[in-house]
Amino acid sequence: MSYAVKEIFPTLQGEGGQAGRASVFCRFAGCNLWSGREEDRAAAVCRFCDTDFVGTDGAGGGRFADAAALAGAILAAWPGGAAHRHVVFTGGEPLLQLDAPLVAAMHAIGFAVSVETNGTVAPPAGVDWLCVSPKAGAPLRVTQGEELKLVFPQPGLMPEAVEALDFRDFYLQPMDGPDRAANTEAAVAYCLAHPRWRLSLQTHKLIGIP
Ligand SMILES: C[S@@+](CC[C@H](N)C(=O)[O-])C[C@H]1O[C@@H](n2cnc3c(N)ncnc32)[C@H](O)[C@@H]1O
Ligand SMILES: Nc1nc2[nH]cc(C(=O)O)c2c(=O)[nH]1
Ligand code: SF4
Ligand SMILES: [Mg+2]
Repeated sequence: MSYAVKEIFPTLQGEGGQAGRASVFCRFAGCNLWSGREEDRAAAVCRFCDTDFVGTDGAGGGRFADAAALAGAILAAWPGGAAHRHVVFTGGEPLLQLDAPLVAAMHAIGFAVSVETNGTVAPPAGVDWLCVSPKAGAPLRVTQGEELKLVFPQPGLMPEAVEALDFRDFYLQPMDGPDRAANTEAAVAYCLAHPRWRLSLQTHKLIGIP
């Protein structure tokens, strides 16, 4: 199948348990929980999104005819050599497009494959690191993976509701926006009182990298 990609860029993973890891980010266009248009935000299921995932006009973005074409573009963006290759598929919602042939194409050229998903769509086989970030009001269909990363606080989705799911680690990520400082303080307090949960900061924003 073909793929619609907003942008492809090298950076360090900023969030969660793999923070600091050199990565190529492949940001797919489109999401099932928000159109991405500001005029639709207030009525969307997911209303706090910090990302522009509309269209294919970003750096390195475009339409890719097949898995080999997209894998080649991701390889071209990898700044290092043959070792430690790592791609993060995100979006928008990457599981609307990521399929087993693309995962296999990445493995064939030596990339470990990580995914950032809202958990509403089942992943293809072969993903090496699955980060699920559930959203209040959206059906959670993916209940296992490497990490669960809950944006906090989310009215209608308390950590208690997801902490028994089958993940290796559980993270609270303060909701960015006008209340980021207060949300960070609340997340710190929650982690101290509930040590199953760890704090995930969006470190790329703190240091000004993509
Ligand atoms: C832009 S989303 C794309 C992947 C997928 N659609 C998802 O929601 O997981 C990437 C990550 O950013 C998180 N995120 C989005 N908006 C945020 C915000 N305002 N503050 C903190 N994290 C946010 C998401 O929860 C997710 O973990
Ligand atoms: N550096 C960096 N780390 C990230 N981790 C998850 C991101 C995302 O938007 O999915 C992201 C991002 O946009 N940049
Ligand atoms: S599900 Fe992810 S990409 Fe979609 S609107 Fe929410 S945070 Fe943004
Ligand atoms: Mg981001």
